Amino acid sequence: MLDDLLQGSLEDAARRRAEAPTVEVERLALAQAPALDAVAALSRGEQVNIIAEVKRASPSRGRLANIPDPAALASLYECGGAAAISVLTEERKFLGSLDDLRAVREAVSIPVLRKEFIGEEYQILEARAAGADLILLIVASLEQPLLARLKTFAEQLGMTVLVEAHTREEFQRGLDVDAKVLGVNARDLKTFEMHPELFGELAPEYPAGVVRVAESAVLKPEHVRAYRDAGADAVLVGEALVTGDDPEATIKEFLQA
Ligand SMILES: O=P(O)(O)OC[C@@H](O)[C@@H](O)c1c[nH]c2ccccc12
Repeated sequence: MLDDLLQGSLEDAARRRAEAPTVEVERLALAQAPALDAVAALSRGEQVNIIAEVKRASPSRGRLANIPDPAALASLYECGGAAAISVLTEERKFLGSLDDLRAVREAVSIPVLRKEFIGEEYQILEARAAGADLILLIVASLEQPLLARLKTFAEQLGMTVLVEAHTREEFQRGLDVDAKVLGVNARDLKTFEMHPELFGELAPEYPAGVVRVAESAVLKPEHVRAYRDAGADAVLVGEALVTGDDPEATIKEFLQA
C-alpha cells in the first residue's frame, strides 16, 4: 500500500514536471519568504502543541469531508490555537492538491506542512515553492541513503523535516539521520492497523532536543492527554477536526485536555 502511494505521488509529480520543469520550480522556491521556524512552533510552551490537518479522505477511512475551502478551515484551526497546519497534497487517495497548500499558506501565519509521499527532490522544491515550511519524510518508504539525502535537501532550502516512524527500527533510522522532529504514527501505513500505545513505548528513546510528535488516533481529549502524559511536544490531528462540526472549539478543547 505504502509503495503504491509513493508510486502514485511520483507519477503525479512527473506529470507536473512536464509542465513546470525543475529549474522553474527551483526559481519559485528560492523566491519565497524564508520558511517559518517549525521546531520553535512545535516545542513551545508547557502545553502540547497541535498540528491540525486538512484531509478530505484517506485510504483507510474513505471520504471524510468535502472541505470546499481549505483556507477557511485552516484559519479556524489557527484561531483555535493550532501551532501548525498539515495539508494533504496527495491527489489520488487523499483528494488533496498543491493548490490546497497554496491557499492555506496565504490564509495563515503559522508553519505549514506538505503532507505527501515524497521520494525525490522535485517534490520538495514544489513544497517550498507553494510556501511550505515543513515536509514529511516517511522512513518506511525510503532507503536510508535516500532518506538522508532528501532530508538534507529540504534543510538546505530552510525547511524543517518531520521524519515519520511506525516501528522501533524506523524510529532508530530517524535518529540516525539526525531527525530534529520525529513523529511516531499510530497508524501503520502498510496494514492500517492502529497502535496508539507505540508513541508511549518509544517516547523514552527520544534524545533531548528532538521534537516529539504523536501522530494519528486522536479523537477525544483523553487521547491528547495520553499522548501528552507520555511526553509528546505535539500531536497531529486530522479526522477529529475535519469530521467534527466546530474545529475551532475542538482544538481549544484538545489544548485544555
Ligand atoms: O486522521 P488522524 O487519525 O487524526 O491522523 C492524522 C495524521 O496523523 C494522518 O493523516 C497521517 C499521519 N502520517 C501520514 C502519512 C501520510 C498520510 C496521512 C498521514
